[in-house]
Amino acid sequence: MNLELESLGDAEGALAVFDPATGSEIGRATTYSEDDVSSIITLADAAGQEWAQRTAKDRAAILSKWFALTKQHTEELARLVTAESGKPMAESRGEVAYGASFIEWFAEEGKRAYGETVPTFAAGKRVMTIKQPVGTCAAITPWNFPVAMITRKVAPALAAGCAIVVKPAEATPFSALALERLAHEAGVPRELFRVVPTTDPAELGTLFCTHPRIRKLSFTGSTAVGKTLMRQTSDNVLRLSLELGGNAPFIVFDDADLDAAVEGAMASKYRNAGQTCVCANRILVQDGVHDAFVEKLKTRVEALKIGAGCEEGTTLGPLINSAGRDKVARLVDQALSAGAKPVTGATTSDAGEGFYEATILTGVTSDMAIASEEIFGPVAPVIRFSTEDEAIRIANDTPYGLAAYFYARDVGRVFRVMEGLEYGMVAANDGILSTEVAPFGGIKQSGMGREGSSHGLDEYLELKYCLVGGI
Ligand SMILES: NC(=O)C1=CN([C@@H]2O[C@H](COP(=O)(O)OP(=O)(O)OC[C@H]3O[C@@H](n4cnc5c(N)ncnc54)[C@H](OP(=O)(O)O)[C@@H]3O)[C@@H](O)[C@H]2O)C=CC1
Ligand SMILES: O=C(O)CCCC(=O)O
Repeated sequence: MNLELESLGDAEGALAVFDPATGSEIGRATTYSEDDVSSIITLADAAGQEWAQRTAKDRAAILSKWFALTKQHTEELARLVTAESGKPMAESRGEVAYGASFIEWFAEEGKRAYGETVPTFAAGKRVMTIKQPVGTCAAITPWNFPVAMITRKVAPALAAGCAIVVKPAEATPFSALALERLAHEAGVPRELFRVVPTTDPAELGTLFCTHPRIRKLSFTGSTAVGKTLMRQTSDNVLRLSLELGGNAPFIVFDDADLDAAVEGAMASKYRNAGQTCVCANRILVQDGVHDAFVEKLKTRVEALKIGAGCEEGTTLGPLINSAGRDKVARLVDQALSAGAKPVTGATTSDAGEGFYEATILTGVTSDMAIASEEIFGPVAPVIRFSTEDEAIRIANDTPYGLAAYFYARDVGRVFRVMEGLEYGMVAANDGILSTEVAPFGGIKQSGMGREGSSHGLDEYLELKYCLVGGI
């Protein structure tokens, strides 16, 4: 199976794709017009009717083949991810494994879409529930996880018995096209799962929300676009999953294991150069350990090796593009003008156009833009606090509610803080919480719905109440 970029691309294609490390064009992808995609949705819907009739076991067998092929082609997929998203090869390989894990999980979970029998409310009547596929789905995915954000939506849709059409991010269509090719090779019917790159995301977004055959939309990306889609889906009352922006607090209490907290902060903050919605966005450190934590973090941050993702040993890649880098530079410069202090970094990097140095700022306060906007870059803004109540108040003082992290050893505190944080996901004494077995998702303006776990399958199923009377 050829997954080389040249075989996925199209020299005449309208969508130019760039290497974030150099800014140079790496290929072009074919794009699809509104009319093309409208026909693709109609064909997908027809294929979905047939797919839904198959047994869950048949569907699982095909998904398992897709999983095996994805694992088998890890290296080619990882090269594509690095080429178009810029992330270091080690992280790209990790992403392929993470992405594949959703295919494996949902291949198995699809077989367990159980209904219930309910003790009846009246003699002569029986009450049951069954779960059925929601119908034809559309998905819109971001560039920061060009493999995993596709499989996290497509695998449960297919496992549940649905067809799905995906619009990948403009920056990263090739990873998506490679996954589509592998799925078709595994036996997923061609019309059932299609990837449709475009240079006009608003046009396809509107089509997905209004096409009469689409029953569900799943979106991962910015809160602003999520809100637009939410408005647009209201006319057809679509089922909606939204995984939007975050403003994750990472709290280090006086009783924390400091080395473990530094380890967690590195993983949570600098993964994918800080470009994930669950990256620590604010580091809150209690008075008693503030200076020691910052010193230890500085040592680790200064050991990061900045460079192109394809270079051996790189641990910090470029930002997705110069707009991403400029946003980070603006937030840091504003914070410095408002009184924050640079501990390390705080400047663009001479590694190339899209690079920003790994940065730590101290003296950050909640009123600074860097503490309220999603940074999406390798910058750790440190906010100092005194009491547990103050930490929880600062942490919750945001319209977002995706992920939160804290380090503490007092067991009472662990429970108090875990329960007090208004977030969809909270990790105590760990800096990474992403896994296919747990429900990933947010509350407040971070979105709705869950991905991964059995809850992720339910997003693609309707629960039907069945009453049988006259018994
Ligand atoms: N929750 C998350 O995982 C993510 C959060 N973000 C946040 O959003 C910020 C901006 O990143 P950005 O890539 O611009 O995020 P967007 O929300 O713009 O992009 C996510 C996806 O939505 C598509 N899209 C853009 N506009 C529309 C529209 N009007 N209707 C339908 N789909 C649309 C994009 O297409 P196209 O690529 O063609 O523009 C892409 O496929 C980041 O700095 C970060 O703060 C970004 C990415 C992921
Ligand atoms: O929304 C994102 O930023 C991608 C998900 C990251 C993850 O699954 O850990």
